[in-house]
Amino acid sequence: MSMATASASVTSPLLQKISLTGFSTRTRHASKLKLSLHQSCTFAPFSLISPTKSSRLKNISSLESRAYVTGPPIVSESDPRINGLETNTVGAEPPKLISWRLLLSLLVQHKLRISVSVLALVGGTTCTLSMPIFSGRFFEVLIGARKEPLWKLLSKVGLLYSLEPIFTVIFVVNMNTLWETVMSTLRAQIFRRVLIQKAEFFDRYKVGELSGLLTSDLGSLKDVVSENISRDRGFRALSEVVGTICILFALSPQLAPILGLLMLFVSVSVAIYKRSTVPVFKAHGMAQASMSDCVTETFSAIRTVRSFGGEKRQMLMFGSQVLAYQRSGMKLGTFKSINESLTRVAVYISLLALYCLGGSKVKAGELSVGTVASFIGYTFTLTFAVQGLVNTFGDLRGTFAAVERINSVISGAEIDEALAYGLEKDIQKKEDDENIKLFISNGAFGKSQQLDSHYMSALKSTSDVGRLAWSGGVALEDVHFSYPLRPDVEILNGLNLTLKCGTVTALVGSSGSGKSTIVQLLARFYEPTRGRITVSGEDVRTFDKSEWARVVSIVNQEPVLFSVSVGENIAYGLPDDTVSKDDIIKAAKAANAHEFIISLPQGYDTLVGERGGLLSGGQRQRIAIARALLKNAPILILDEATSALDAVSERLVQDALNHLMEGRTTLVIAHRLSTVQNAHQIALCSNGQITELGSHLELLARKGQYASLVDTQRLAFE
Ligand SMILES: Nc1ncnc2c1ncn2[C@@H]1O[C@H](COP(=O)(O)OP(=O)(O)OP(=O)(O)O)[C@@H](O)[C@H]1O
Repeated sequence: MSMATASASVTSPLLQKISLTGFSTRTRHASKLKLSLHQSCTFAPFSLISPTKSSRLKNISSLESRAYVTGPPIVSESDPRINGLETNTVGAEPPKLISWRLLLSLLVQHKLRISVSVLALVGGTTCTLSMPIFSGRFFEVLIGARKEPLWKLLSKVGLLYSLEPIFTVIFVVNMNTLWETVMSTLRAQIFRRVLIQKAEFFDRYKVGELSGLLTSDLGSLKDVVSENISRDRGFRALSEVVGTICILFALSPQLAPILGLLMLFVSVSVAIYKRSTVPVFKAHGMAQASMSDCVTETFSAIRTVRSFGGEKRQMLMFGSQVLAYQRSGMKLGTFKSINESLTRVAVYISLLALYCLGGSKVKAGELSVGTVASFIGYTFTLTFAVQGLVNTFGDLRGTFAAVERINSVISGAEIDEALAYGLEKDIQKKEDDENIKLFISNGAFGKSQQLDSHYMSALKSTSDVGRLAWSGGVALEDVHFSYPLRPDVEILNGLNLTLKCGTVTALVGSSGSGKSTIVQLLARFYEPTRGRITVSGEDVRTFDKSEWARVVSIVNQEPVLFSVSVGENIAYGLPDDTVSKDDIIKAAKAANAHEFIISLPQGYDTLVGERGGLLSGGQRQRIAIARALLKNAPILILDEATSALDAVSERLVQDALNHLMEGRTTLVIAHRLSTVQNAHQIALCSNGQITELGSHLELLARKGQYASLVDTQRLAFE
């Protein structure tokens, strides 16, 4: 499709949507993009636009829409999602990912477990709180103040003692199972949500921060239940505090207000003091962490330490960490003993008050000995339960902070919709897979995570992209691009380049000229801020990113392998399919990798270590090429693929690459110009544009920038 035809057509709602969501937060481009919208509108006479479309355009322009792509309408009807999105999200805070509503809706999916847990909690607490009453009766029977046979009383006590642990097990098991299930769903959904973020999200946050969200922050939410289902914590503590106070009032309305209040006051004060010492415990944990960091750093960099004779320095550093740990440990010991004593002080004060008040009432004949004995039991129950409750509330503060962290990182971040929809579609195909079920959005996560079938239907059919990529070239048309984190620096500025179908294009240029950026755009890690990329003339944004990923293979200078076996790494070329061992071997042979793989201790089953660290650079490279061969994608990008290798490895890898390039539309980036001379065309990237294009000889004859680059390298070589 020519640009002229494209410009004259009505802006596609889908592409409007893509640009709308893709750039909704970047007001810096507003004026530029508004102009583009204006252009697309002027090209499309309003008489041609249906009322729905014209109102949509109005809405979009009121939103400072960034519609910049013109082309034939891909969807002929209006897209309710686009309209809905406009009216619902303008100026509104993004909905929180983890909210009370979400937790509640996840919990209500387990009504039966909740009911059983509540009944078991009530049963267990009733048993616990009945025990002091029976202790009182026991004393009364012993001193003859009660006419109940001892065996009868003891059998009731025996029954209580048997039931309480049973109720506890039922409560703990049910609550634990229920919360683990909720947490797994939550964890999986958050993982998925992070996975579908735009590339700039991963530029913005460190890997450690993101893994912290899924491990320690979610762990803190998990602990709300798992750490609070034991006796003396959370739910049990709350029910015991409430129950004890009620019983105290029922047993002795005169004593209860004074004693109850006193016990509460003392226990709460002690508990609050103990909470205030939490930082001392944390500091000790941190001192331990720094000590272990020092050990890790020293031993992981042992060769560097040796080569600089840095042993003494490391010892000094470790010594200071050890002493800091020792000091914090001693401080912690003091606080621990104070805390322990204070708990006893709380019990002693309550008991003393009980003996004074209760004793005088017993003497005056206003209270039975049994009741005072029961009160002793309740003193212990209340003291420990109140402390547990205060601890639970203290922990909740940390949990709220953790949830807030997750929400602040994820809720406002823009998901990559073209990726999200493709993924959702793939997931739905595998609904029956147990591992995938966790990731399937259910009602609890709201519409935002559900497949929008209307949007999906607006994308091209899945078979198209492969056919187009095998039969036509890839073109970058007037591409402008700035990285989202550096919006003011335009890296590409009106770049045009066509990769002809089945041929090799080499991209050269000085460092920082934008070569890798072009790769990132071709891979669709980022989208152009203006202009478009096409395959066989079709805008690539009309394909979801899972489909696009299937037609593009990238082999980098530092290919990343996963810490699984060699065979599994090669099979990753087709992650969705079951790959036969024969196919893996065939790919490895074609990539010159088979020989070294079979010489490894476990052949294809040998683990490659973290990021492939147990293999050499050249071996990693050949496995990556085998992976790409297996993938069999029509578009191939080689980003400095051989520049880190020695001569022998380079030859082996280059042979493998030649094999891989056959018949594919290939873009090669290489610093060493000697490696790209045979390319069908060489493009020189400079100042964000292609300034020279032609074969090696043509460019040499032109005596331009390419020719001087070649001269510089020749001189350097000589
Ligand atoms: N993720 C990013 N965010 C912001 N700026 C970036 C990012 N990646 C690259 N850049 C900037 O974009 C410019 C072009 O970088 P690019 O990596 O595309 O150059 P290059 O031609 O591949 O360089 P080299 O040959 O040294 O690899 C550089 O100025 C770089 O600092």
